[in-house]
Amino acid sequence: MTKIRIAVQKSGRLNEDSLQILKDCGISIDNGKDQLKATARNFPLEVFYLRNGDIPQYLRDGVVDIAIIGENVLVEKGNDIAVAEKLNFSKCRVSLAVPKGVKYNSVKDFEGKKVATSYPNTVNEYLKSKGVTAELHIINGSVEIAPNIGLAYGICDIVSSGSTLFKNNLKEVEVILQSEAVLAVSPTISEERREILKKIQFRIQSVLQARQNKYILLNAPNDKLDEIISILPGMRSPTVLPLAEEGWSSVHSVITRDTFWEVIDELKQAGAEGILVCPIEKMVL
Ligand SMILES: Nc1ncnc2c1ncn2[C@@H]1O[C@H](COP(=O)(O)OP(=O)(O)OP(=O)(O)O)[C@@H](O)[C@H]1O
Ligand SMILES: O=P(O)(O)OC[C@H]1O[C@H](OP(=O)(O)OP(=O)(O)O)[C@H](O)[C@@H]1O
Ligand SMILES: [Mg+2]
Repeated sequence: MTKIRIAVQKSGRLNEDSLQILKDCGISIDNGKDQLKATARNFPLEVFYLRNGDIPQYLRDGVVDIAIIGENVLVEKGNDIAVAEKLNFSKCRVSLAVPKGVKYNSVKDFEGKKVATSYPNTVNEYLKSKGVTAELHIINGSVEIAPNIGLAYGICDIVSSGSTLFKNNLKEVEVILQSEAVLAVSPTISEERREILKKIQFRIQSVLQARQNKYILLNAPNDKLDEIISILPGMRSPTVLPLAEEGWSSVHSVITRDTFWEVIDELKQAGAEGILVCPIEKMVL
């Protein structure tokens, strides 16, 4: 039977969430330690554990059909590779930063200066688009230390919470791009494997929808129902069922994870009681 081949980061920031999303899609993978390749037990899929930075080339060469990879790595090394889904984890940005003490006016300040980075193509493209020429000092890690040891004027690296910049006495001055984990597709994927990809995409979409929403149940006096329903949009509209007690109803709906505390406050104000909020496992729209 034909299997789709997926690349997942071997170890690092993407590994755990990548395997979790496959698991939430109902795909079981036997995960032996130090195993570089694994086969799913219940889905036509093989997993290859690779370095994030090597994945664009494997996709291009058709060694793997799909991959879970940081979008920033595709910008750097895989502009020719298509993204099938954004996965809503490992969110970060790629930014330029300079020492806190530097008086910074604009990106023109980088003209003729040295920039330390692991993302040379990204920096070059960005500076070129701004008409700035800088010298790049390419290093693979601990980029934030470069200005402090006199290696560079500024840096370009990944920023998330900003704490690495802070600890190294740097300030973020330009955001070049926003990134998150994505499902990327090889330009050479076969039609047969594209059909398997469609199934994975359908499952991923159901999992991501479910993660962003909560199921809410509450009791409401019937004379408050209109107001309560207006607070709860639901997938189509809320479900309303009579309670055994006369004059009361049970209302069921779906609310987004980001807003549910505000929605609960409004519901309580409007007279809702016995509010339950439950996770949703899968959500098919
Ligand atoms: N601090 C962070 N917060 C959120 N996401 C991040 C952060 N740092 C990196 N990422 C994202 O996770 C991806 C993997 O980062 P990680 O540091 O684990 O590996 P790497 O060194 O880029 O790759 P490799 O697997 O080739 O060693 C990055 O490409 C980026 O998309
Ligand atoms: O803004 P923050 O939340 O501090 O995150 C940013 C830091 O995270 C990443 O490093 P990582 O920890 O992945 O180390 P690495 O250089 O070994 O990949 C990145 O290269 C930054 O240094
Ligand atoms: Mg890193």
